[in-house]
Amino acid sequence: MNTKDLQKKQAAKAAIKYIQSDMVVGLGTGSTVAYFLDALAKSDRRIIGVTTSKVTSERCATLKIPIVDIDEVDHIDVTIDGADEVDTYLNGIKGGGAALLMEKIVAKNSRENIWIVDNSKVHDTLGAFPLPVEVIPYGSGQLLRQFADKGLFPKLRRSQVDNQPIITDAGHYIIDCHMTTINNPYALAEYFESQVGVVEHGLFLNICDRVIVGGETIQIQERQQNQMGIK
Ligand SMILES: O=C(CO)[C@H](O)[C@H](O)COP(=O)(O)O
Repeated sequence: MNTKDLQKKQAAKAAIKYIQSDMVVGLGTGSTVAYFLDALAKSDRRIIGVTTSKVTSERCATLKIPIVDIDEVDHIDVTIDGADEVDTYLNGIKGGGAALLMEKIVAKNSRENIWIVDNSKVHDTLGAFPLPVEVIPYGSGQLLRQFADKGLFPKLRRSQVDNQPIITDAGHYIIDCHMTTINNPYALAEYFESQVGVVEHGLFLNICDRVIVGGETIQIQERQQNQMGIK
């Protein structure tokens, strides 16, 4: 196992201590969450899961972790998810696995959000990871032009198998914006939120409460309420 995978697994295992039996637990998407699901299935915690993608639902079925639809619960106690990038303010980029829409819906309905990451995901400023933006297929070519005019270096995400656009679980496209640095994530989030045809963007701001970073020593960072992360 390489260092990144080892750290993902360490972070995933460390997250189990935040889970108690009978909790309603939001279950994110990605390889780190897959390690968390394995650890959860082996643990003595008996939870009810709310998933964020078909792939996570399928893994829960295999591992016999019970899940319900998000609309069947009146609250979610805690959500455990991965991230593509996280900054010192615990703002982050998500959507590398094309699940950002459901991940954000579940996160926004959770009392607490915990991210589990390997050390390579932690940066001072966001932007090293291309920012995913989920869009309606109709008119997506126009959005690509507008994003390019704004200097966001957009690229439609395509399948490596057949070069066709990736379709999300909700039937949308993903445009990845290759900016390298995002100086003001709040202004950028507002821009995307004002564009017709944009369903959701991968900037998760003021959402994460705690990040667990895998490593020889597990690091746990908690969000400071009064820091926004505008550079
Ligand atoms: O946002 C996500 C999926 O949409 C994932 O949480 C993110 O891509 C991290 O994935 P991994 O744990 O495989 O590195």
